[in-house]
Amino acid sequence: MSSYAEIHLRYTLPPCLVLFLLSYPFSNSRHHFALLFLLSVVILCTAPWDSYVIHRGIWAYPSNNVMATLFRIPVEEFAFFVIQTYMTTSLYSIITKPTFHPSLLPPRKRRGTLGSLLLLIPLLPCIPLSCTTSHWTYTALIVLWSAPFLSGLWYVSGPHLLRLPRKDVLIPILLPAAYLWLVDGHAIRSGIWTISERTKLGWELAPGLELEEGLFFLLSNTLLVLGNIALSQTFALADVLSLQHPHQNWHTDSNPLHTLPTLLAALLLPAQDYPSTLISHLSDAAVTLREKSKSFDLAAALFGDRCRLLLLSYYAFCRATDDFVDERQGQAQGQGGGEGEGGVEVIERFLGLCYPELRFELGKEEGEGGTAPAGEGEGEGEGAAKDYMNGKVHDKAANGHENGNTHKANRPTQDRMHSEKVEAYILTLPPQLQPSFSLFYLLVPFLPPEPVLDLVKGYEFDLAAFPVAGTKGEDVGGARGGEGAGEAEEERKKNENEQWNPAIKTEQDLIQYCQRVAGSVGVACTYLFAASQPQPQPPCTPPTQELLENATNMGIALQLVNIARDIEADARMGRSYVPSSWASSPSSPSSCQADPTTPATILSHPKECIALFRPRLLTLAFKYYALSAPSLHLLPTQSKQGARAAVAAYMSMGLLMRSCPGWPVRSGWTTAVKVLVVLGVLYLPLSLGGEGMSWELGARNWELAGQLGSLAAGSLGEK
Ligand SMILES: CC(C)=CCC/C(C)=C/C=C/C(C)=C/C=C/C(C)=C/C=C/C=C(C)/C=C/C=C(C)/C=C/C1=C(C)CCCC1(C)C
Repeated sequence: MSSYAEIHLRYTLPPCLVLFLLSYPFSNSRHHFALLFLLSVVILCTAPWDSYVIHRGIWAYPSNNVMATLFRIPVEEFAFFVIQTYMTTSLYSIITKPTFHPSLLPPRKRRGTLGSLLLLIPLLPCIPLSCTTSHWTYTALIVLWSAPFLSGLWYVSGPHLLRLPRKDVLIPILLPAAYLWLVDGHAIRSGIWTISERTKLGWELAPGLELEEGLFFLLSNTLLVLGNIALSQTFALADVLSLQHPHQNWHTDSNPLHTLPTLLAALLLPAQDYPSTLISHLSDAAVTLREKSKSFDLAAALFGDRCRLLLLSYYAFCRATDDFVDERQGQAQGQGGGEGEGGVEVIERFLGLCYPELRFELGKEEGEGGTAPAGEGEGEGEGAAKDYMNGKVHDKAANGHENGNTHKANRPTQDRMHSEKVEAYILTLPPQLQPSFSLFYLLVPFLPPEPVLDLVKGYEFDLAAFPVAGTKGEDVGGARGGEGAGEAEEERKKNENEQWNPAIKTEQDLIQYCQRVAGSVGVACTYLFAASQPQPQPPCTPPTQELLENATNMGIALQLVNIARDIEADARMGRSYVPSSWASSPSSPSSCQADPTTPATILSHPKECIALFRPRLLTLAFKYYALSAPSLHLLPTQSKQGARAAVAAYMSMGLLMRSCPGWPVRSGWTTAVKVLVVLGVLYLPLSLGGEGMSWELGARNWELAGQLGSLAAGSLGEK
């Protein structure tokens, strides 16, 4: 006969070890907090009950099988509490890693009142049953123990739970429960513990598995998962609150002793203070990210929770502004003038409001360009908005206290009046901009204006360089518009070719463009990484110059991959980012009589042009990647893995293109590659320790991945 301790050694500890290894690369202080918190609750809630159940003789253990007891409870049983809590909590953290709780919070403060009342009903028959000794006693005691906790947890977390992906709830409940059923059945058959005949129903779910035991492990595991969900939900709420009120100290990562009261405060937040609007903006942003960028959506899971929140907000801003600028240009071209103000001006005005110190700079630039300056302009159109802008300028002229030291991150607190103004201004903007602009405004304390202005310059460049791009909408419509369009289309393309006036003439032009639209995003991300370090409040330590430079290079590398991927798609929108100086390359194929860098030629000879330029663009991309990859290790812990994963998922596309002539391959397949790459970043290099080592390994992995890619693409028969 084996002992109770052997059950642990043989059956319960090995899965814990596996879960430990799987969750190790991303376990953080929150996971440790959840574990410690739940362990304390589990022991406090279960030990008295267990002791009482043993006292009533409902279950028993041969005393020679256990090492020691405490309050009649074997120490191995205490170990069991710890083990089950560890197993379920770490499985929960692995399964729910991709889930972003802040965007799934209930939109309004809601409690699961009905559910929690229903969960109390089973208590009515069970209270009397538990006092007497019958076949129902054990069942009744289990219900009596679990129902109040279940009810309370449902009250707190039911509405949030219902918004989570099913698998996040079911897998961590059912998988450990099923495993423990097997272990329990085995232990009972081996006589390690016994369930008294007098107080059990005697119904076996499976040979050796008593109904009561099955019920117990199911319910205890459900409690653990509900407890974990309640914690995730409360942490997420605190994160959202700390974004909304950076000076109210909602931070939960700095000091564990501070975490408990902060979570309690978030849980008890009055309904009118609940950040409903922010949550709905975040949900929108999360949906957009999922739809628009697989690479970043996958990698997002590896960032610390707070970092993920900041990055998602910035992503939403970049996405919305990019789309908006295109859309406005389309309107302006389509309707001869459109709605007056161009997309870029709308964004610049808003930035002028976010960063008052920019007002004069922007005004000057716009004045030169002939458009009404954001500041002192005469009140034509958008009256309310202009008033706010003007008001702010006068304020500033009056006290001027915000001058100086403004081009750093960590700007001073935005006072409430200012943020009310900005919120009111945002409401005057086109509705598709409002959510992401509100999110952006919350980032202003952490983000200097330069990278954002660079981004806007990139948009401006696109507009100036590709005026025909405004036909984007028409293009799609025209293509769908039926056969008659064919000839007109040809004609248009010819015109286009003649009109083509390359804005990107040299490689340097290309790099400058990439620096503006993507390098600047890298820089902005670096500031947001710095802002997501655990610390009570802004200001935070700004990133080093070296980091900023390499962030720029990384952005350039990723954008070059983008451009290499989209050569044909861009041409369809009348755009080409291939430097015109590349046209005279000696390897120009004879079929490309015309300038192969123009959209028209790319469209008429896509294969040749892609074969000509894609490798060259990718070589350039990998050059910039190699330059900046080593400094990924300089990033703060909260963001290192996420940044590495995002970059790797993106660059893996570059490798695939380099090695599969059949690109584009099916999107399901590229997603699978990205998932593998992200998993590789998470699990492979870390296991080797030494950072230099892991990068060498990384480089070899790239080659391997590329070869695997070409093999697989070949076997899929996609040319
Ligand atoms: C932090 C703040 C302010 C807010 C945050 C949000 C919030 C409110 C969170 C609240 C979380 C709560 C309240 C979580 C509660 C979780 C519980 C009660 C888990 C019980 C698990 C019980 C467990 C694992 C029991 C295990 C028992 C075992 C293994 C017993 C096994 C057994 C053996 C071996 C022999 C046969 C008998 C028996 C079945 C008893």
